[in-house]
Amino acid sequence: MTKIKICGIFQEASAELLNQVQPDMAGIILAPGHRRSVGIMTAMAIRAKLDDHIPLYGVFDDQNVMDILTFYGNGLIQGAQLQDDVSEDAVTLLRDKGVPVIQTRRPEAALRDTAADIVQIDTSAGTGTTFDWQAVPPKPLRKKPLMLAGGLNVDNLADAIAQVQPDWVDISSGAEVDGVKDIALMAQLVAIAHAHE
Ligand SMILES: O=C(O)c1ccccc1N[C@@H]1O[C@H](COP(=O)(O)O)[C@@H](O)[C@H]1O
Repeated sequence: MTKIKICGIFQEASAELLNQVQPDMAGIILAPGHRRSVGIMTAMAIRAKLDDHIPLYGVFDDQNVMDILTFYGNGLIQGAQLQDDVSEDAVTLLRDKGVPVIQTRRPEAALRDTAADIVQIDTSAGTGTTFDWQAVPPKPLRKKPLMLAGGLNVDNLADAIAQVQPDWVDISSGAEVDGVKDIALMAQLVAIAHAHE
């Protein structure tokens, strides 16, 4: 089974849809200024609606470690997704405080050492764009679980999993119709991911 994260949840109603389709992880954009960014009140409402066993990860643009620790400590998020340029010190500090971390990397930097728990390979940042999956290092070379992201959708997800053999896939745009999370697409995406060995 390939695990699946559905990211960019920005409406309370979408949390109820996630409970119906049961992804392995959900994500909210706590970095400001993006189309799917959420404020604290919406984030709290999403966490309250989402099934307890589905971890909610916050996506951050910079290393506001104190904010991340506060959000983690009060149960708003169960992990942090950090961008490529975040310092290794920040990642290490968060890990030392017990915060699970996903570190986003471009494909060419996939093998760089990191204290993160999961390395996410993405060039899209929520824009729905794919990259050349052949640039992802083959499984035997990887030191950390790999999360594939960027332009994944119901038409290419099975091929992507077969080619890259990721531990996780992460999808935002491909789970939306007219910019809003869609139950039928999310159900298909979860079924495709979970069907793979
Ligand atoms: O989703 C966003 O709006 C976003 C904003 C800023 C940083 C990351 C963001 N999303 C991440 O990008 C991947 C891939 O997105 P897509 O499927 O290509 O739309 C998404 O899963 C998030 O982890």
